[in-house]
Amino acid sequence: MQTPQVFTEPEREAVYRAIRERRDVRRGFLPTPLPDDILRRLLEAAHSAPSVGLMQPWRFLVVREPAIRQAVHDLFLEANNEAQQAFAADRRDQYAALKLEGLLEAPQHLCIVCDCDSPQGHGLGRRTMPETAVYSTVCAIQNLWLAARAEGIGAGWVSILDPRNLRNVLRIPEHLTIVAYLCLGYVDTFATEPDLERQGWEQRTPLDDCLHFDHFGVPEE
Ligand SMILES: Cc1cc2c(cc1C)N(C[C@H](O)[C@H](O)[C@H](O)COP(=O)(O)O)c1[nH]c(=O)[nH]c(=O)c1N2
Repeated sequence: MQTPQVFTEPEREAVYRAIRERRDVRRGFLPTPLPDDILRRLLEAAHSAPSVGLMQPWRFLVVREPAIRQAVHDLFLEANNEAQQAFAADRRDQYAALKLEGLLEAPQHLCIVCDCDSPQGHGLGRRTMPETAVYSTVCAIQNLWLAARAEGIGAGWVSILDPRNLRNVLRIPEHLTIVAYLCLGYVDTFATEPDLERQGWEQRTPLDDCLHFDHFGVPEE
């Protein structure tokens, strides 16, 4: 089966719009749960991601139970407090003022894990770079993040969690690697710039500062 080579102009613009206007969302979640068919659409988008050797190593855990969301929020408070203490005095207060999760507001969470030892794909592409299983899982997360933006659903990645504690709360088997914990929920609006930029924590780097051609200019070894 093949599909037409070219996107129409509006289709192309819609793709770039989703990429441009995707945001990490930590606030403004509406309490409306995601309908099952919409959640399914997001998960199908994730499940369409590229993966090393067609391994599809991602596994999704949908968390809706308020008691579990609360327990994860408690883990966040603990990890965030430790993170705050680790900053030097001049950054500590600024860090404390940041909003870095919407765990209690978002009506559902999604934990994405990677089955790094899955035999699917027969190891193709992983012999020299076994970490590509996790990279594939991150591709799935990004697909979901973009699809969510197109659906008017905010997604916020929360990594300020101790993975050992998260494993206990969610009863994640040891052979699965925790990759991401996301808050998901409808929002009315999306900010035009990253929260961390608006709050003066960090600035986006111009593309040209990240762009190199042919080599990095360091002598060959
Ligand atoms: C792997 C990873 C982990 C995290 C994040 C992202 C990614 C990719 N981000 C979101 C991050 O702060 C955000 O993407 C950048 O600030 C850029 O903003 P936009 O995503 O463009 O809105 C994030 N945000 C947050 O508030 N708490 C967190 O724990 C994390 N953790």
